[in-house]
Amino acid sequence: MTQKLVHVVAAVILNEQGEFLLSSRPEGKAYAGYWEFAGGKVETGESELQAVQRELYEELGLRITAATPWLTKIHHYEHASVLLRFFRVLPHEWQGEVVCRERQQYSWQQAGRFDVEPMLPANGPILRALSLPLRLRGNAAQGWTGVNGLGKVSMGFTNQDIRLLPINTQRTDDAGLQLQCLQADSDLAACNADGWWWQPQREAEVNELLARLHQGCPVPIVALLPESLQTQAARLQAAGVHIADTTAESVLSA
Ligand SMILES: Nc1nc2c([nH]c(=O)n2[C@H]2C[C@H](O)[C@@H](COP(=O)(O)OP(=O)(O)OP(=O)(O)O)O2)c(=O)[nH]1
Repeated sequence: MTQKLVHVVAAVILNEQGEFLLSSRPEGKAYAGYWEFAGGKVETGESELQAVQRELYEELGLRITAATPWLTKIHHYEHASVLLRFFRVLPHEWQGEVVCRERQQYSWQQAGRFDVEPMLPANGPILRALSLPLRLRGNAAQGWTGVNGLGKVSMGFTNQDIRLLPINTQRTDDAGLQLQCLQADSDLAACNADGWWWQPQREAEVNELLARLHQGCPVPIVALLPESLQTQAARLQAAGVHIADTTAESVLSA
């Protein structure tokens, strides 16, 4: 039997320093005192963006002008099964001073250096994903570098770290979502613990990925863009895809 999923949105609010905002769950809610990204259930007749805007105003007094869908996760709690849609909100996409309207606490956190706990159980992979720079440079032999909230970081992935993506799995959990998202080009997709790596060859594949991202993906997608597709970088980044600029041989060629 398919369990009904509660549709939830949550906002990853970023500031100019590259930090993101966490708040604690107020008394009276399941997992009271646990830390989360502000958000809540999408109400009937509301779009996801409207739900993000309403929740952020209700909970923290912030006005959201735009938000980009990023990762999607399914999590089964004892109180409910939730479909969590995380949105990235860039520094110029929100206004206001944080006000804790539900007597919760808030904290600006750096990717890779968290000092609040406990965290809602579904959020671990999301926090790890925040450490992955939006733009990576390098190649399979020398590894990858990029900038995140902690400054310049070196990822050091080699061909051995990156596994090819399995296909044809009929699953409705997170792995199922990932596969659904990338099935069409699965021979070109690869993965490691930090995200799905994907190597488009043609613009049509970029379009396909963008269409599939609407269905949601629970880990970041890193697109390895060949020279001929560099013009697609901005579109992909606007959709929350991380971009890796290859400077030498392909990561997937070994
Ligand atoms: N807001 C939020 N909810 C999360 C996150 N991670 C996570 O697993 N959840 C779960 C916890 C809850 O089961 C569900 C959100 O429901 P909620 O009860 O907070 O929603 P709400 O604010 O609309 O609450 P209410 O009006 O029904 O009291 O999603 C997160 O980062 N942010």
